[in-house]
Amino acid sequence: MDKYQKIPDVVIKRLPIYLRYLDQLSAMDVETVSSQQMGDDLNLNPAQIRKDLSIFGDFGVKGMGYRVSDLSEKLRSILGLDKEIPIILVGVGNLGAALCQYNRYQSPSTRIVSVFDGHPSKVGQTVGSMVVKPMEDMEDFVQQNKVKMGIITVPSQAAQKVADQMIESGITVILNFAPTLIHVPSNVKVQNSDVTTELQALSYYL
Ligand SMILES: NC(=O)c1ccc[n+]([C@@H]2O[C@H](COP(=O)([O-])OP(=O)(O)OC[C@H]3O[C@@H](n4cnc5c(N)ncnc54)[C@H](O)[C@@H]3O)[C@@H](O)[C@H]2O)c1
Repeated sequence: MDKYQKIPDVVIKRLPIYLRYLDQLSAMDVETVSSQQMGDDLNLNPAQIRKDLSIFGDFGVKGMGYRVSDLSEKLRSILGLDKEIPIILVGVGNLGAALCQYNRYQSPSTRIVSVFDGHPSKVGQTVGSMVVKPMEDMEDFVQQNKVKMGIITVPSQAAQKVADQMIESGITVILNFAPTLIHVPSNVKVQNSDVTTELQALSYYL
């Protein structure tokens, strides 16, 4: 995986989009697809798609395009989705609970396996198929289950503390839904998901 580590984030972010599209094609029994067709359907530049995919090897067949099954298998392997990735979530409020319930329909490779909350009234409740655990149990759970990915769905003012606790436990990749910047060491990757800033950016097009 080392050789992929210098790939720009923007390229990495497009790979799951390609993968979801290929899964849709596969469900329709489509066997091959050209970069032109991919570009039309995904509203992306075909040359950009070819360039993105060529970073990982040459899987296009001249005059035929890409084999859907080969390309999706390759993308799954590049993204590490060919194995199960256990995820923990901290903050089982409105958003946290919704994500847990949605997660049941997600691919088995990225699955929330345990949820934690700091409020006694939440501990012991069931969300999806999981029982909410107290924060004190997080570190042992993360270490015993070799969990590396965590989701933060606590209020902004608690996000940094929760991130620190996650990192201390062994988490190295964080998806942060709290609308605040969290500071992490250089070996930890954070992705922020902020609906408000997305809406603000979209308002430009009105
Ligand atoms: N609700 C939304 O639609 C939405 C959308 C986008 C982003 N967000 C953001 O997601 C976060 C959660 O939103 P929400 O509406 O679910 O909030 P919420 O108040 O319903 O839930 C927050 C949960 O975090 C827990 N918590 C608080 N401090 C904690 C700590 N130190 N350790 C562990 N658990 C702690 C609380 O007990 C609670 O269960 C917020 O930062 C919010 O801004 C929410």
